[in-house]
Amino acid sequence: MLTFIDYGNSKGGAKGRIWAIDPIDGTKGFLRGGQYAVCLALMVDGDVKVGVLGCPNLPIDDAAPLSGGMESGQTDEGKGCLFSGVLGQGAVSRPLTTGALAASQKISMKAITDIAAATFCESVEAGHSSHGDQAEIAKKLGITNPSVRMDSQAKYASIARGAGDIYLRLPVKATYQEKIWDHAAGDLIVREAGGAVTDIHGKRLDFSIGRTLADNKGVVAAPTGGHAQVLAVVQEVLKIK
Ligand SMILES: Nc1ncnc2c1ncn2[C@@H]1O[C@H](COP(=O)(O)O)[C@@H](OP(=O)(O)O)[C@H]1O
Ligand SMILES: [Mg+2]
Repeated sequence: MLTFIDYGNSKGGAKGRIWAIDPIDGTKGFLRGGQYAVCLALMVDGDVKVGVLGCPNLPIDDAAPLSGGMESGQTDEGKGCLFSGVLGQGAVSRPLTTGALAASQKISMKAITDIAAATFCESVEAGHSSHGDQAEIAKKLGITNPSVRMDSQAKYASIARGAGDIYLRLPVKATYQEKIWDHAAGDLIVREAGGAVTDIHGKRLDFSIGRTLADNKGVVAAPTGGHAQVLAVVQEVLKIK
């Protein structure tokens, strides 16, 4: 398996079929027994067509509320969830049960009726996403729910199934370029579940450039109906408009 993974030396780009894999995304979450994700995405000519996220430590139940400590939620049925999205065909979740493979069910983001009641997801690592900027954005939006911190693309999966509402990843270092394997599957699954995903400038994430999202900074993911409002406050706080 490790040898196979080492064959992964594609430079990415805008031509051909490219698989982006992150065998353990959220390495620190994996090590601390928190959230992590096994991520796979198929890109064709730079566009993500299929995305899969295995999240072994998320609750089986799509309706389970987001909270810290979810990773200890082993039930008799099992634990964890497999999420997938196919471009133009929606997104589904499938419980990782202890028994036979369970059926998949359609997932969708919660429509935002009152942004002040929304819940944010953000990285545990302050070095990956600016917690301070995010707190200021939440305050300006009138959000009082504490943000839920979790490692990995489990954040994309959680908002896609309506367990949380908004995922912000705000740049800490101007020079850091996000990696395609950290975002390709989650970006598609959220969009197929009724969300909008852009960077802090309002640009769609561009997976066609190479191994990194060289033309993007940060991530703003929210239900389509609330994305513009969130983005406007992100830009106000980051003083980029
Ligand atoms: N300075 C930085 N800013 C943003 N992301 C970073 C970063 N340094 C590392 N990362 C990426 O953040 C990913 C984890 O994201 P999160 O904080 O959402 O859990 C890491 O994936 P790996 O854990 O696969 O290495 C790594 O690729
Ligand atoms: Mg990763």
